[in-house]
Amino acid sequence: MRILVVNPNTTASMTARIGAAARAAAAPGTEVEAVNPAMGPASIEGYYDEAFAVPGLLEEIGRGEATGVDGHVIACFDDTGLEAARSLARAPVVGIGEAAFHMASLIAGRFTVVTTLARSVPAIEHNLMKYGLAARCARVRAAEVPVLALEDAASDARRRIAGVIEQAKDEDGAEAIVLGCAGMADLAAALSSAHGLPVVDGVASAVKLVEGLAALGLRTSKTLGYATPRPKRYTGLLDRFAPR
Ligand SMILES: O=C(O)C[C@H]1NC(=O)NC1=O
Repeated sequence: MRILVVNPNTTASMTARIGAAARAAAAPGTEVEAVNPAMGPASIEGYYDEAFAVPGLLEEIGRGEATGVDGHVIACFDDTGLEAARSLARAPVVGIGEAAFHMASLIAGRFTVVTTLARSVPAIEHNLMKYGLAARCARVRAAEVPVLALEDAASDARRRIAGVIEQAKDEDGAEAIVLGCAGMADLAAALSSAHGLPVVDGVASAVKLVEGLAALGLRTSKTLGYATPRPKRYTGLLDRFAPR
């Protein structure tokens, strides 16, 4: 089985860490290819970055489809471009946010999401409502850690995340923690051990869900919302993205 993991931002070191986390979760027979677009934002922190990450993301999804991958993971916690990617793909496409929310819901009554910056919180709250899982989320908290600080071993990111986890336990009644950034993927096991509750990483969750979907032969439905885009002209810089 081959799974494409796309980091929609353009920071290669983050893509490498995401790929390592994905491979650590993958089953022995699963090959993981981790990529990021050549164009777009270095990190995604809010709606504006998210918008400009989508074209590059979709280009990578299209390449994966052309090589016949068995499934795709969108490795950005906002689930950047998820619906558009599903419209382009026939293989299943799973976002790490949606995956983590579902996995946390299977092991805990209520969970708290710990993400990077406060500006990223509303998009995550919107996704929880869109997915019908808002009732299971006690709160979405920000550790006030820029995404790329997670790439800097000298930053206080880990300490900040740990402090917010303790707040979530004390104040939210959180029975599990969901890590709200792909760049936190390699922290899940250590944080779970240090804080004494399940800590869910979306990268690993999405890999296992794609493996399951592919094993069951479940592919993206093309009947309505995710129907293949109708051929039409796109003008200017976006010409190459026009549905043919
Ligand atoms: O929204 C966030 O802060 C997290 C999100 N941004 C990013 O570049 N990769 C992510 O997982």
